[in-house]
Amino acid sequence: MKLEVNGLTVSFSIPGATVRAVTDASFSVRQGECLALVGESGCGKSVLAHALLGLLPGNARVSGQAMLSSALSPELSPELDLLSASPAVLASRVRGREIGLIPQSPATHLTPVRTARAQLEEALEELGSTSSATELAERFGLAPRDLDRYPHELSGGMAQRVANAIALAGDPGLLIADEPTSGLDRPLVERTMAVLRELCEEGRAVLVITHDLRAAAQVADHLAVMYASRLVEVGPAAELLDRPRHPYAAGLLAAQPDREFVAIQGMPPELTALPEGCAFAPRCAHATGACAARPPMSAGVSCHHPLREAAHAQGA
Ligand SMILES: Nc1ncnc2c1ncn2[C@@H]1O[C@H](COP(=O)(O)OP(=O)(O)OP(=O)(O)O)[C@@H](O)[C@H]1O
Ligand code: NI
Repeated sequence: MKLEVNGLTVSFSIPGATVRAVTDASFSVRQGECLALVGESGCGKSVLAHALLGLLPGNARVSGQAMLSSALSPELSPELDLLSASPAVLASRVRGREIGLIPQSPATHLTPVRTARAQLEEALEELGSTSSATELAERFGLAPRDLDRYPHELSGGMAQRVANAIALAGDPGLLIADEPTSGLDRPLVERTMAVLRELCEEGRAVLVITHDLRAAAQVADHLAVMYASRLVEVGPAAELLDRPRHPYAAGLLAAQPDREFVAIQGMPPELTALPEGCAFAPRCAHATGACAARPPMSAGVSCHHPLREAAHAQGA
């Protein structure tokens, strides 16, 4: 399984304006690997994930390529461009089977009138899975008796774990987890990240979207840092967490409670009015005149004055 995304761009038409939610995003995630996508609220992370699954509303315009290839069963699943695949192919072959999605705010995706178990069992049956609901739920630390609750009887954290289990029902080769630990306390965050790591080790590819850099550090091989619709730095997780090169990546790290805990000053730009040049320049202590022009992505960083040189050439 490998997903290779090139130039993914998504905009939404709204009355009187265009929202540029994702601009020219390129990255890849391979089997046995976890990529964490991080960035402030509203920068385009969920839209990026939804674009890959064909889940965007009608006012969205999508361009670029997202090639999915399944190394395990190439005969069943030759290379497929997710962005040009038909809605029918995405529904019947991709969602749930090739790619599992753990949606953000999972409680809103559960049907109110049926128990968590009924919904998980339905997913298992629909996808022809032999796993048991109890087994899947237990993997994420959900007690079997909690599966018999109705959605309104589930805490946010329980609903999160039900959604995590449902995403795995079809044993997908790629799992996209959009904030899979929201509402969970630290031990459950760690457990969830450990499960995601196991899923990688078992040979799946995992794309995890998170605000929680500490959680990302636990699971990710690679990190992609997104700012105002663009990826601004992509690289090996350990390196990026230790020595960020983009000033925004450095600021995001410094804002973590277990680090300096100093927020980045200012606000990100509106996605309806993105500047021509570097979108981070107005908040950047290092900005120069050069930042009025958009910095190209080079060796994993898109900045005219990265904080340090790349330790490795990209692709190494
Ligand atoms: N259907 C839509 N029409 C117009 N704008 C949209 C639509 N869907 C999303 N957006 C906008 O796209 C931008 C990116 O949203 P997205 O949900 O991807 O952010 P995010 O990075 O996932 O943030 P969070 O961390 O808060 O989940 C936001 O400004 C949002 O308002
Ligand atoms: Ni989101």
